[in-house]
Amino acid sequence: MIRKLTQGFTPKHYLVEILFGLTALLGFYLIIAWSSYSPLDTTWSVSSFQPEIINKAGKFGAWVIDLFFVLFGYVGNLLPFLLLIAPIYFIRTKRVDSLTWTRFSLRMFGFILLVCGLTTLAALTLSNSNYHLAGGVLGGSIVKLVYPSFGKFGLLMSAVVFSIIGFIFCSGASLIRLLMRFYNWLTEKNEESSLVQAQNDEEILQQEDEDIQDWIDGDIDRQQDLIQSAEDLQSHRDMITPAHRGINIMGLSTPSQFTENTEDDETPNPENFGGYAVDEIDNLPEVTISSQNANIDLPNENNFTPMWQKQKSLAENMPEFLDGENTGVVLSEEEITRDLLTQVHIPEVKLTPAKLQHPLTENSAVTKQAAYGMGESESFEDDNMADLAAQFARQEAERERIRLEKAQAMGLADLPEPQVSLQPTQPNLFESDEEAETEETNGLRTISIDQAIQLFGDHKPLIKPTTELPSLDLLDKRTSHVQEITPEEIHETSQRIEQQLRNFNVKATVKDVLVGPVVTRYELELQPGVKASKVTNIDTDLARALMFKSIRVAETIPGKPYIGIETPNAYRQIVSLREVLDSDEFRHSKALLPMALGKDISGKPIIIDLAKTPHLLVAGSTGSGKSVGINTMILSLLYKVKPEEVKFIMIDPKVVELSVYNDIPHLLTEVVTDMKKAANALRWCVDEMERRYQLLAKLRVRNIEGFNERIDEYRAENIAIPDPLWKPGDTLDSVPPILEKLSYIVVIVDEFADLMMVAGKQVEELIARLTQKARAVGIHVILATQRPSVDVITGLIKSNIPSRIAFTVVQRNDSRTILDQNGAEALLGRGDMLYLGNGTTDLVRVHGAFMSDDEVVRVADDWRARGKPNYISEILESTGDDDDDNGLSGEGSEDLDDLFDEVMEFVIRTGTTSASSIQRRFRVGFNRAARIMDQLEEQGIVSEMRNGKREILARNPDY
Ligand SMILES: Nc1ncnc2c1ncn2[C@@H]1O[C@H](COP(=O)(O)OP(=O)(O)OP(=O)(O)O)[C@@H](O)[C@H]1O
Repeated sequence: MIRKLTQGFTPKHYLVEILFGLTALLGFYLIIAWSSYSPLDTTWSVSSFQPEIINKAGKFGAWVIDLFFVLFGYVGNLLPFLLLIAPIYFIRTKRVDSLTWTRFSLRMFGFILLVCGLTTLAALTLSNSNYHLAGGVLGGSIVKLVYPSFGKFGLLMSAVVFSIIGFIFCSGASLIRLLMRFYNWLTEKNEESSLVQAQNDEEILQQEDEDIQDWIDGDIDRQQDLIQSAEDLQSHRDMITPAHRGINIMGLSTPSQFTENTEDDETPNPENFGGYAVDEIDNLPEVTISSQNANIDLPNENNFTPMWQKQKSLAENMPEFLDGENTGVVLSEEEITRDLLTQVHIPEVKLTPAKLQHPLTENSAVTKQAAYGMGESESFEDDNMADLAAQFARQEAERERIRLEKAQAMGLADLPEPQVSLQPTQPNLFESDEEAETEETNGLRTISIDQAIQLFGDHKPLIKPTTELPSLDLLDKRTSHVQEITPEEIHETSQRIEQQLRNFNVKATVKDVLVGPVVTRYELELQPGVKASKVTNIDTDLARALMFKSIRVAETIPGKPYIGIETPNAYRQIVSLREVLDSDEFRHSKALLPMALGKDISGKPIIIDLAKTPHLLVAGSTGSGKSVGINTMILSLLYKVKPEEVKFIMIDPKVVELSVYNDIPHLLTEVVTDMKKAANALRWCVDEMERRYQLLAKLRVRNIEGFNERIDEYRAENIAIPDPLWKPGDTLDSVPPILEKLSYIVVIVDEFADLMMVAGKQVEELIARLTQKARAVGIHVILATQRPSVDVITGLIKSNIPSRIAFTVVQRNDSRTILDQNGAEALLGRGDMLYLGNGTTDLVRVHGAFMSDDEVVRVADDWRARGKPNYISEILESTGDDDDDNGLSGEGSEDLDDLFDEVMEFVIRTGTTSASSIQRRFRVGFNRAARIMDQLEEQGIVSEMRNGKREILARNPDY
């Protein structure tokens, strides 16, 4: 017998059993680790700042369980149990004996198949959390690999099939046999339970019959009663429904019912009901109610049981509603009756909207109380309201005082209170009849707009400043908060970024972190062979996984072999214009036309030179901060460059954006709001460009800087150069005017799309000509648009404007239209921009400087106080080049300019034949003047050009 038992126990057998036993032990250990798993422990995928390990199975257990979760997602939960159960099963069923390498491999293969199938199913069907994939790295990778070829349905089917095949292989069970067993088990269970039920019913009925029989046999006198009992019993059994039992359980059966029952002699004693005992209800204690209406007459004191007495248990359960001492409220009997009838008393709580909630204390108890208008919070709120009211009253009084002072200064003493009144009974305050009349007509005090602006606006009388350029005091100081990001937070985010990238199959390590005013940049080193574009392609998934509004991936960081992942800071600093203009970078800038943009992500001021840019395209969706950006650029120039050095032509279809600059001495013409005139202004710029080129050619210099230097040199030698383009007759003077230095001209178009809409092709050509050639003669163009589409920013325009600024845009396409690369769609708005410099493909992320409208007005006022502009009216005049308004009209004169007759008369009368004199006399552009001269030549009025001169051939104006 002993021999037989030990027959099969070979060393191999022992070894396998020991191995299986150890595996089961490991499984048990891992179940402990699994049950005490904490995401706060430092494990394979988590680096926690917490030094102690929470897991009951220690660091190793936590580590292995975490590995399971990362690799297999939810399926990882099963593994510890499998490790325990499978070896035990094998040992117990003695399958160890028949285990060969082939079988073992087959089972392992089946197991792997099963895990692959299950993880794929989990990845497809369960929702992925932010920290790990539902199907783990395994499921995620399978889905990523196979999804493109099979699609969701195919993958789902395959996963199910693989799971089933895997299960059959690894368990060695036949699926059909399993299903059959399951079916049998189900049906057997049902049959068993119905059999048992039937048996029970039968026994109960038998017992009842026996009882009744006993009663019949035992006492003949009580026979009638027993029969009655049996009937009652039957009806009572029918009556005892779950609903009835429910009432009894709750102890809410009405006492009155029992009162009636006890009075009724014929009712059998409940104890006689055998197995159907009914809950006994205790006698109800008297409830004393302090009531204002204690002496209320009850309908019938004898047979009427008051409702509050009937509801004993309810009354006991809710003493606070009955006890006047507790609640401080004395309820009348009627009120109590009403309350009890409704059974549930809902205290009335009035919700008062929480005013003045401090955002930082939003969750604090005080605020919560304030939200309900209760307790301390009321006084808290009241105090705040009182403070605010007092503050408001003080401000109003101060405003009123200033207003009256201004009114007195303007001779409008005794200004009535209020200005706009519903009662038309104002005293006559106006001295002149005219003013009085105005007042009578509408009952309101009428003053001019200028007076109104002066009275209510923030305008002070313009006093000429003593400084050469505006003072920085005109700009508000804004205190910038220091970023409160702890090293732990940075460390934690770095870990999360690395982990999430690993989930997307990108291995990278954070090497450097840069905390800026608005974003933080994590600089990562990619594993060799990994393309940066791989990270760019998953930026939105990464942002979602990392729970950031958006992230931007900088594929290159100049001077570093890393990529950058820029994440928004929890608190966003505002970059004030004053601090940027106050920086050394701006103060000591050598740029000819320095323009501050803001700060880069490391907080360094970014200053660009428009003279080198040389033109700029600014685009971004509405509300992204373009107008503030344009104002920043203009104010930078106004802080650095005098009107002699730079002149502006501002085109503002939105009317309100740039009109604040009207009348500053830098303007060549008032801010253009009419788009037809804007096209004329562009045409004037082209003519001016041509004129300047002629000048440069005459002085044999290549650009405006050379020209101005030459003038300076001549000045230093006390030499004056006469205008080489001047012809006798151009001016009333007999000698040519002295050449002056040329000022730079900056053309700013705030909404370029509107201009394109009015005169698309022409404007496009004019812009193209300017941007191609105007740089050398000091004319620079800044185009802004909120419509970054290809019909506005055309290829022709783009190819000539290499410097671009993109504010946030809605979609990637827009970003590509502006910058020729992605990125602007991931910006955060409110002045967050990407700057693409001339001749580079590297984008610089800049957080735009901010200034309020008031600050802009103050700087513009400062310049208005310094001098008046010298507007050139011909800038806005039509040259007749427009297709729809080309100035050609009249029968037989299709080819002649509108001004032909006048020019002919002028030429014959004065003997002047130079185009520039016609330009000046008739305030037309150079092109138009030259064309009229050509027409005069064609008509035989002047000769062709000989040695730069024309002769007058006809002296008769009627010719
Ligand atoms: N640099 C900045 N810093 C902070 N906030 C800013 C900044 N720039 C703009 N903003 C905020 O964004 C708002 C919108 O800016 P802005 O009016 O310049 O946008 P826009 O692109 O010109 O819009 P639209 O095209 O509709 O005129 C501003 O009122 C301001 O509150």
